[in-house]
Amino acid sequence: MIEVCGLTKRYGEVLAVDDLSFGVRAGEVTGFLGPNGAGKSTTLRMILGLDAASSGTATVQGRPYSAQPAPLKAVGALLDPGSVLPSRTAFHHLLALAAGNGIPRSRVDQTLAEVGLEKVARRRAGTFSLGMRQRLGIAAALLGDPPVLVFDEPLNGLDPEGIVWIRSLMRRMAAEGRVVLMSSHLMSEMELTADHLIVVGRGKLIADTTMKEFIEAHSEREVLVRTPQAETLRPMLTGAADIRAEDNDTLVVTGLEAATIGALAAAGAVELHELFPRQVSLEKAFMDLTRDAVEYQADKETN
Ligand SMILES: Nc1ncnc2c1ncn2[C@@H]1O[C@H](COP(=O)(O)OP(=O)(O)OP(=O)(O)O)[C@@H](O)[C@H]1O
Repeated sequence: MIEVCGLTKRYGEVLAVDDLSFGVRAGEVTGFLGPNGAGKSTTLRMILGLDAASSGTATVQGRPYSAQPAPLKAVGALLDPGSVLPSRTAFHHLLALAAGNGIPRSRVDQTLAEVGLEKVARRRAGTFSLGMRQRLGIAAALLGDPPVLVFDEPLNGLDPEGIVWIRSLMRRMAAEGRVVLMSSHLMSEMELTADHLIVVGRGKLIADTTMKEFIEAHSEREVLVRTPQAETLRPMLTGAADIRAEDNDTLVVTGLEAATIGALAAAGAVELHELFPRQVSLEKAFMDLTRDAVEYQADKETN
C-alpha cells in the first residue's frame, strides 16, 4: 500500500502540497484528481522519491521509495513519457532498465508484447508518436512486475483505442491485487476506471471516498421538460428544488420525479412534448467541488 502522512511541499512562496494524508489500497484502482496546479504531480514525485518533502512522509509497502532495495520491482511509475533517449530503440531502452535493476531479459519481450509495441521494438524511440511513447513508458513501469503502479496522466496522447486499452490494463492490474494509483484532471475518464477517489485542490485533501459514494453524494438527477406552455407549467411544479429555463420551451427541473411532473402537467392541462430524466455528469460535480481551488489558482496567476 501507499501511505502519505502529513506530506507538505513548499516551493518558496508556493505551498504546492499542504499537509496531505491518505492511503492507497491494493486490489482497486485509485484515481488521484484535482484541477491544474492542485499538487498531484508534486505528490506523486514525492512518493517516488524524485522530490524531497518539506515535511511529512510517503511510504510504499512500508518504506520510503529511497529505501526500496530494488525500486523497479517495488514500484512501476509513469511520470514523463518524454524521458526516453530518442536514439535508443524501444527494446534497448527496456533492456537497459532491466539490466540495471536485476530484471531478467525475458521480461523485455513480455512487456513489449503486453503494451502492443512488439512490432516496433527495434525502432528508435525518437520516431514514436506520443501514444507510442506513452505505451513504452507503461512497459517500463510493468517491467519489474511490481506490486505498486503509479501513473501520472496515463491517458495523455492516447487515441480512443489506447484509452480503452489503458482502462482495461489498470482494471486487470488492480484485479491481480496490485496497488494502482493514477492521476488525471478529467473526472469523466476517472468515472470509467477508478474504484476509489482522492481529490485534491490547492495542495489539500478535498475528498477521499469510493467512486460509488462520490457518485451518490455528488450526482443529481434532473428532468428536462419540453413544453410550448413553459411559463404556465413553471408555477405548477410545487416541490421542485430548482427550475431553470434552458430556452423558451424547455425547463430543467431538479427535485421532482418525471412521473410527478407529468401528473402535475396533466392536472393543469399543460401539453408536454418531452419529459426526459438525466443524470448530472460527474464532471460537473467535480468542477463544483474544486471550483474554489481553480479560482484560487487563476487569481494567483494573474496577480
Ligand atoms: N519545481 C517547481 N518550482 C516551483 N513551483 C512548482 C514546481 N513544481 C510545481 N510547482 C507549483 O506547485 C503547484 C502544484 O503543481 P503540480 O504540478 O504538482 O500540480 P498538478 O496538480 O500536477 O497540476 P497539473 O494537473 O497541471 O499537472 C503549482 O502551483 C505549481 O506551479
